[in-house]
Amino acid sequence: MKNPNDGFLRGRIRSLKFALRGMWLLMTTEDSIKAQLCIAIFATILGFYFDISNVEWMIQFLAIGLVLVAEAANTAIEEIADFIHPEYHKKIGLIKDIAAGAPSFAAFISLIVAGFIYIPRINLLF
Ligand SMILES: Nc1ncnc2c1ncn2[C@@H]1O[C@H](COP(=O)(O)OP(=O)(O)OP(=O)(O)O)[C@@H](O)[C@H]1O
Repeated sequence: MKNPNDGFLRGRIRSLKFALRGMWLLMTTEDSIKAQLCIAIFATILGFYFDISNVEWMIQFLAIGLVLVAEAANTAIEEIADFIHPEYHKKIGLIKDIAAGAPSFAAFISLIVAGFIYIPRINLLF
């Protein structure tokens, strides 16, 4: 929450602290984020192994970022849904299913990106 006594810079630094805390919470408590981070580390190792180009690194990191952002948004929506209606409700189920669609889209697109980058290189190995 905004503190009215904070100036611009102090307010930005306070927000950054909360945002970093959010990232830390996601990385340490959310299994889906942990799994995506493991995949991101694996993709980074693959990138070094196959010596991908600068543009490919940029696209790969954008794809990783897209998945992490979508997972984080999905987690936030799930938390809100559980908070406002912890009991079973058809609408909550629908909201959660739709929210889960976001990381699924991102993961699907990232798989296509990975295919473009690595399939030609893996083919060269055989
Ligand atoms: N309160 C609820 N009412 C109705 N359906 C629910 C409810 N909670 C969960 N569901 C259904 O169960 C599915 C999984 O919900 P859950 O909150 O366990 O998400 P998850 O994706 O399994 O969690 P995580 O991201 O932590 O792995 C939802 O997509 C929804 O279809």
